[in-house]
Amino acid sequence: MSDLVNSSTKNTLLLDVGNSRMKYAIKVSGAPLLAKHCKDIEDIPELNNAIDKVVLGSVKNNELTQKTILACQQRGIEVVEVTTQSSEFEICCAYVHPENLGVDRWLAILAARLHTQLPVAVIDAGTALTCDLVVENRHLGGWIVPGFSMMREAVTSKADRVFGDSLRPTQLRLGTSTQECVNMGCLAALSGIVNEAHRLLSTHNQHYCIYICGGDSDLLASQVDHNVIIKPNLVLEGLGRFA
Ligand SMILES: Nc1ncnc2c1ncn2[C@@H]1O[C@H](COP(=O)(O)OP(=O)(O)OP(=O)(O)O)[C@@H](O)[C@H]1O
Ligand SMILES: CC(C)(CO)[C@@H](O)C(=O)NCCC(=O)O
Ligand SMILES: [K+]
Repeated sequence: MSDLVNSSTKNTLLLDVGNSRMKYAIKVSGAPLLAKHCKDIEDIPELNNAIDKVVLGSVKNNELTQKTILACQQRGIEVVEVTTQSSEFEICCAYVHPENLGVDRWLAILAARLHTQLPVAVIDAGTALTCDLVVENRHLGGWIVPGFSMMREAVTSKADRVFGDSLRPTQLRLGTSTQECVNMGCLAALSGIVNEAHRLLSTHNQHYCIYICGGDSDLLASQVDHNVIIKPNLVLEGLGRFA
């Protein structure tokens, strides 16, 4: 636990329940978030003493979400579950059915607006990779594609002679073996999303930002330039707006 966390007064835990793992941080006003990962709510030791409120967003099914909420309530902790709305903090969601937009995407959008008022693409490179565009407080829409691991798994499991490894490329180049062609190909596909975001945003304004978050954001680090910034904790920061 961070030294800044005071265990005599109670604290708020921000909890992002993702498809492959949970991310959490204790909200300390004025301090940057110190994010940790875990598999299950029971793996969060802080839950047993320093926390009196949990603000969570979940993209998992109802059963796992309810189990997580119940584990908090059984400890006497107040739970606030954030869900996607048609508009929040004056930002409008592009979906006709906003409840279908993953709350992780919505939270990352809400957090991005704390950092910039420029047109922005919010890319979350997780189990799936998503890209959402926000211009002048309007969410314009986005893209969903398989994330790096899912994409590699798809091509190696569905094509008989295509095999892979577990390496993570650091720089995009051409592959000269099957495994390398798979790794570089998946990276090229995801880089294509970043490039398309550049292209679309530049039609709105000469100045814009692209923010990248999620467990695979390091893979896209070679795409980083003056417009592209890795912001690892956007989803948790979005939850912080509800704490
Ligand atoms: N220790 C780790 N455990 C799980 N995934 C990891 C780990 N380190 C890096 N990753 C990468 O992070 C990706 C998952 O990212 P993240 O934790 O942001 O996803 P998630 O929140 O579970 O999924 P999503 O954001 O799609 O809901 C995996 O595809 C994997 O490639
Ligand atoms: C796309 C993911 C899996 C990304 O984590 C998540 O945001 C989700 O489950 N979304 C629901 C579908 C949608 O956003 O339209
Ligand atoms: K997810």
